[in-house]
Amino acid sequence: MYAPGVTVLVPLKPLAEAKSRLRGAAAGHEDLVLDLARATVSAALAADGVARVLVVTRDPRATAALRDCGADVLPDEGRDLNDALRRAESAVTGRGSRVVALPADVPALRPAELAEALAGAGRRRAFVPDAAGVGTVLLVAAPGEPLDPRFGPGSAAAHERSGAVRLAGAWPTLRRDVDTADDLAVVRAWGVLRAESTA
Ligand SMILES: Nc1nc2c(ncn2[C@@H]2O[C@H](COP(=O)(O)OP(=O)(O)OP(=O)(O)O)[C@@H](O)[C@H]2O)c(=O)[nH]1
Ligand SMILES: C=C(OP(=O)(O)O)C(=O)O
Repeated sequence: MYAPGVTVLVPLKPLAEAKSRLRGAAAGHEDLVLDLARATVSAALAADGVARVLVVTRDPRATAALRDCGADVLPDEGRDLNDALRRAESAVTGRGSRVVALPADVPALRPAELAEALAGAGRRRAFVPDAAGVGTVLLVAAPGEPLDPRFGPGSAAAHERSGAVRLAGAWPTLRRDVDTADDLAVVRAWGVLRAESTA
């Protein structure tokens, strides 16, 4: 079992700005972004080994809705994604604590896959690439060590270059982040988000 007490940091841009590549894929863009985040947060909260989900956002509607899902919310004062994660990390870390970062766009996530990935990391700093092998869907800090996030274009390679261990599990629902209309079609075909904003 993964060490208890893991805090999952979930960064989320303001709903109107987030997921710009999905604009037009659903009638209500902000509703869609929020539904992706809700599903992601709910799955993370249900995973073994997760003590807390901390959403990092400055969006008031997302703050209220994700608190209702059971997440804590930290106001985002970062300059960019990695800066937001570093600030959140420094706000929560203390002796024995451990953080991981999960983007707010993995709505198909099965809690067991996240739990397996956390267990697979063991005590190492580790990451899980997205389905294409280019981006990153999970970054796990080593206990007591910095997360050192390198999210952005080509982040899988950047995380590997920075010494994080690439985790090799199949984890199809963890690896399926929703960046494009094609990704959205994949998760809808799996039965995710069907009755919500994507109709
Ligand atoms: N708090 C915070 N979250 C961010 C920031 N930039 C990106 N994110 C979130 O980080 C996650 C991964 O980012 P992307 O997959 O690139 O999502 P995005 O930037 O919303 O989408 P695109 O506009 O299509 O690139 C998403 O949950 C984003 O909302 C930021 O500056 N602050
Ligand atoms: C910011 C990232 O997200 P994506 O590549 O999915 O846009 C990343 O994977 O580092």
